[in-house]
Amino acid sequence: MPPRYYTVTWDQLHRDSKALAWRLSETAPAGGWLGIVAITRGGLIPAGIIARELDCRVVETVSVITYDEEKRGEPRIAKSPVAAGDGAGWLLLDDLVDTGTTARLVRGLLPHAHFATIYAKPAGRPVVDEFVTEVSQDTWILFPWDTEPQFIAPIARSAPVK
Ligand SMILES: O=P(O)(O)OC[C@H]1O[C@H](OP(=O)(O)OP(=O)(O)O)[C@H](O)[C@@H]1O
Ligand SMILES: O=c1[nH]c(=O)c2nc[nH]c2[nH]1
Ligand SMILES: [Mg+2]
Repeated sequence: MPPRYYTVTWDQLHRDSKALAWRLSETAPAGGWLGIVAITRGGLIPAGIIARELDCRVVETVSVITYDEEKRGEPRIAKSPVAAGDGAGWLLLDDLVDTGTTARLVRGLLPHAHFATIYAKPAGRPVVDEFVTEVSQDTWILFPWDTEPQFIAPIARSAPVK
């Protein structure tokens, strides 16, 4: 298990997704993106926010199953992005790139798509065209849909007093 966690709140995810949308509005081809391909499930919420910001009504999905909670397995395509052709003119979105396993598989399906993620770790960074925030490889990102607020003991009771 990675020793560090980076907790992302709904508010932060919304802000980071909008930051990516600003950049993507500048890199869009003339006439805008033909559509967005969301890598489900993690890419769905960023894709919804970015589709709204870019006024994009065409949203396709590709479903890749790589992880069972924090355990990585062989990536499996559960649904192909049939509407997106080879990806030319399309925006491909995921919540994060970690080892790059999922990203490399989807790049093979949509070699000409513009690939963007909200978060990136160093090993996956070269596989994407754009991202907003980098975290270290040994950090596990905790997304708001995987967490809920809970009681945390006061510092005085959880750390030894010096
Ligand atoms: O760069 P990688 O090492 O491949 O990891 C990144 C992928 O892992 C997670 O998906 P996951 O397989 O957990 O499925 P989910 O999106 O349905 O949660 C995440 O949403 C990325 O798609
Ligand atoms: O919720 C997640 N956080 C991560 O850091 C990660 N890396 C791969 N898959 C992941 N899922
Ligand atoms: Mg995913």
